[in-house]
Amino acid sequence: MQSRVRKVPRVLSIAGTDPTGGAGQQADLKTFAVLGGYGMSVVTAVIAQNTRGVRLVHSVPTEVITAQLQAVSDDVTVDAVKIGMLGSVEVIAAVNDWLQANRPPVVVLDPVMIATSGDRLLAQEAEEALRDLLHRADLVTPNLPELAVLVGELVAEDWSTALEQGRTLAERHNVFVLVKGGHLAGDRTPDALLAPGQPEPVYEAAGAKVRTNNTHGTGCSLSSAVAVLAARTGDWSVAVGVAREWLRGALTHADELEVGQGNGPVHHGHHLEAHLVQLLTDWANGMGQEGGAGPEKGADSSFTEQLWARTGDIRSQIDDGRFVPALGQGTLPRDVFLDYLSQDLIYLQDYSRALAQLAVRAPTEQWRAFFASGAAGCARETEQLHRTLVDAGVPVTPSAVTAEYTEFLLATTQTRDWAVGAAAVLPCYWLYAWIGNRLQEHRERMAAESGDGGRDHPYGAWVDSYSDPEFTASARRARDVVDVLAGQVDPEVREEMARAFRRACELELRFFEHPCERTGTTHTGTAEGSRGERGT
Ligand SMILES: Nc1ncnc2c1ncn2[C@@H]1O[C@H](COP(=O)(O)OP(=O)(O)OP(=O)(O)O)[C@@H](O)[C@H]1O
Ligand SMILES: Cc1ncc(COP(=O)(O)O)c(N)n1
Repeated sequence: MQSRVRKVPRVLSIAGTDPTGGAGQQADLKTFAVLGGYGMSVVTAVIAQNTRGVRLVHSVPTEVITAQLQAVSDDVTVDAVKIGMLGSVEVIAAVNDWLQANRPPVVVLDPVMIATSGDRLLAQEAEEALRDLLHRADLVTPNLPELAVLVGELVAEDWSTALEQGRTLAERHNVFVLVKGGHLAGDRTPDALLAPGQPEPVYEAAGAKVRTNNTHGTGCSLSSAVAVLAARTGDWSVAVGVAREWLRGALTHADELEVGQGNGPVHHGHHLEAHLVQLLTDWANGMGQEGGAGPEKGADSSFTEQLWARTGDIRSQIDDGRFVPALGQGTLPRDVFLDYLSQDLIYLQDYSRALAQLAVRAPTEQWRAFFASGAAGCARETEQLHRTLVDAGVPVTPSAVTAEYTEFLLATTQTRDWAVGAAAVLPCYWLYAWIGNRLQEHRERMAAESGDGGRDHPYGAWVDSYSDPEFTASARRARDVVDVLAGQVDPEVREEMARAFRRACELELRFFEHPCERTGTTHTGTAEGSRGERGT
């Protein structure tokens, strides 16, 4: 295998069809999708079949097959190809020609000859031509009858004979061979991956047979799984091991599908069930809807809820700190508040840049628009703040905390995985919405008690800004982005997202406390003009 790995490999299936969706193209495309690939397909034969058997085979003319292949490779870089049913000498020749000119880095050949139902899917006279195609493949995945045809021997009745035939095939054609023991009598299903030039299997496993009649398309699904996983990992043993595990789950859950009355299909998406349940639960709890539950509501099982739960200690310190409670009470000295605003001006300039970075690198148009509008909101806010601070004669030089926070945000949004950047900017939305809404509630309570309507609060404009429903909705959207991404990225990236979120929360705490710690800051002026937008 040439060493090109790709997170979402573009994988092509060249195969026949199954309108009941269990085998052929349909099984291949499902497998690519559920194992993280981008699936494409070139149809070699349209087959009227179901779980009970094959009724009719309509071979696609070779010029149409060649035109399909060309249409794909003229436009798309193919990272891996899985070849299934070819059917005839002419089709094999057409695919051979295409491979000669356009060979992708990963080529898996499932030498489909006879369906489980016993129907022929390869003309007998095409067997020789299929043997001649083997040298174009990296890996061939025959079942025992197919292996026997390819080496020209009787069908193996025991595992050691099967392995011997596999070795012969690997040496003769200089190709990896996945020997599959699914057709052996007994209660085990041994599989072995043989590499040319190596007498011992590079991977071998023999799990207990799953008790089910629903095994239609296992060969198609396994070879497709290995193709997509090999393109993703660059490692055949890993690809085969993971594909086998996944197929075991698909067989274990096959009976749940209740498709057809014969040998039914396997459950390709069985491993996504937990994620789907999560999505449905979140939605039912109002967490998947815009303008839905606020930060404190909803199930605690979504990713951002987990982040929130794990950073409760930081929010307690904000609550117990010198800045936010005094801001809410209106007792915060003005010079401290102005000092905070001067740092916020510097911070917002760079926060706007960080959001713009996310917009530039956004994977979807919607997210691009969201972060671009956030960046614009912050830029407007900095202009206004600037005027306020200049009028009040407040010096604007970054403190160590401000510099640390902005450097962290800029570096993260520029150089780390996009998802990590999105997690890093989230606390600035979410904590401010949380603080804004709580201070607003507090202010309303105080106003009701004193009967003055709360109009005299010196920092009322600040509280209004961050309790604004529009800003709360933006915070909600920023969370949704992070939750969607958390479901898509690798565990290591998810961990990095969690670390980035926590670090930003810690910096928010220090950012609030820092103006209270600075001594000798005796600015004068009013607290007016303190509205903040923070990316609305
Ligand atoms: N009942 C089962 N339990 C566990 N694994 C199975 C079972 N049946 C098949 N497999 C596995 O499925 C994969 C395909 O096996 P098999 O040898 O049946 O290939 P195949 O004949 O090409 O498949 P198909 O039935 O699609 O033609 C192998 O990894 C095999 O171990
Ligand atoms: C188009 C096509 N390709 C392959 C198979 C083999 O699958 P199975 O042996 O499980 O029927 C099939 N039935 N149809």
